[in-house]
Amino acid sequence: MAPCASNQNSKRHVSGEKETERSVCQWSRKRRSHRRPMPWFGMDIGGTLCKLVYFEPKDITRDELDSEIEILRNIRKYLTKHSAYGKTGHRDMHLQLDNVPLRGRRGTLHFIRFPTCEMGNFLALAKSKGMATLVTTVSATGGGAYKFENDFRKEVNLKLAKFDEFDSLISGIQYIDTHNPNECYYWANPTEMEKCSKSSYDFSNPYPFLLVNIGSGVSILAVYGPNNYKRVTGTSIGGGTFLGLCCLLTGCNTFEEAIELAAGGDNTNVDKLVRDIYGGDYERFGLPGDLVASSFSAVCSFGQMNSREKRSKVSREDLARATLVTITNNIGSIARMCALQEHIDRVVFIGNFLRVNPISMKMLAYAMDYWSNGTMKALFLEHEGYFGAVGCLLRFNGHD
Ligand SMILES: Nc1ncnc2c1ncn2[C@@H]1O[C@H](COP(=O)(O)OP(=O)(O)O)[C@@H](O)[C@H]1O
Ligand SMILES: CC(C)(COP(=O)(O)O)[C@@H](O)C(=O)NCCC(=O)O
Repeated sequence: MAPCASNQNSKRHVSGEKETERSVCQWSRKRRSHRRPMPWFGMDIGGTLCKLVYFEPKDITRDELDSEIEILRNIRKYLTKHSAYGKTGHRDMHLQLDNVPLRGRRGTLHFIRFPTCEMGNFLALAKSKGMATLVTTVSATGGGAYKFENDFRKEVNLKLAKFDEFDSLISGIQYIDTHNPNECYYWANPTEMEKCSKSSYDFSNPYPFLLVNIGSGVSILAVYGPNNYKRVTGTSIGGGTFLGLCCLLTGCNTFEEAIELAAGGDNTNVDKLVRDIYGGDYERFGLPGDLVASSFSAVCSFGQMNSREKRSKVSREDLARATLVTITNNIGSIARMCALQEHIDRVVFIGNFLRVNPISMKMLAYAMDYWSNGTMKALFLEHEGYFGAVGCLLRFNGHD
């Protein structure tokens, strides 16, 4: 965790720019499509993954189609016909949003991701598709919008219009939730694993909410209104930590593999539980016996004759599960304390750490519910890692 939230962090942020003070709806109304040439992209270049959102216009007139230059048509075809790009790019087809309005146009939003470390290959591919011959600007957010700005200009002749990642996250959430009725959900009956199931949540009155973005690291924002939020705190122990530790401990190579291993493992072979220390519950302070008392410590009780034997029985699956449980519990605990401090009872968890990861979502749902005696609710959003990219796509007015 950051040693101390800086003044900048703890000050409530109200954007000074006139344009960013307006709501997303006003944004879409005021912008005229002709002011910004196609193609329309929004990019969130994060510490681990680059998220690319592409708007495919579906209301193209005959005249427009006839005058559309070939490169533009080919880019559109290439992006929309494939679901894999090179070795590491993926289009999340299940997230595609059809018939959505954007800056006076109607079309489909496509959601594409690739590892940020592949940026060199991405730029080479973009160049090979003719992007360098289009004089255009791409909206970008995330740390990589700054880090890679020169590479974009040099390699593909693209200017980046840079937007703040948290401003973008919040407007992206607002827009997607408005246009996708099934965006927000929660896990019903989180304290009973057999009954725990995904249920739709009406998030049309969202404020205030706590936003926990679990990316490479974790940022926690208290959001009071469309343009009124503050960054409460953050922690460096996030999705990147899970993946890094899991790879080191189990020899796995991908996030998907790490999650699959964790699904087949048992963290109680690795962690020390309250009952391992108390012989049962620690009733006075409400700590149940099956609560993890100390992560990873069942295998390293120095002095205990059997610790070596215990270690030899631990599987890769157990290690992956214990890593997932440790990181998730830590994030849940910090999120809960922030929610208490801010007097907010709805906690929205987003970020690609939650991708294909129901174990962590259910744990977070359980933790919020159990430790708040049912007064706090954990919420989740289907487009978990893509809000920054959507938000910056919405914010670009075509003049930067
Ligand atoms: N295909 C993937 N490759 C790498 N990490 C992934 C993948 N899918 C999910 N993740 C998880 O998502 C995290 C990155 O989340 P993301 O929200 O994209 O953050 P960032 O903006 O920092 O890249 C990784 O640290 C990892 O835990
Ligand atoms: C620096 C970041 C905002 C970058 O975002 P990310 O690429 O991790 O999504 C994030 O990693 C973060 O908030 N880290 C925690 C820093 C801290 O408060 O300790």
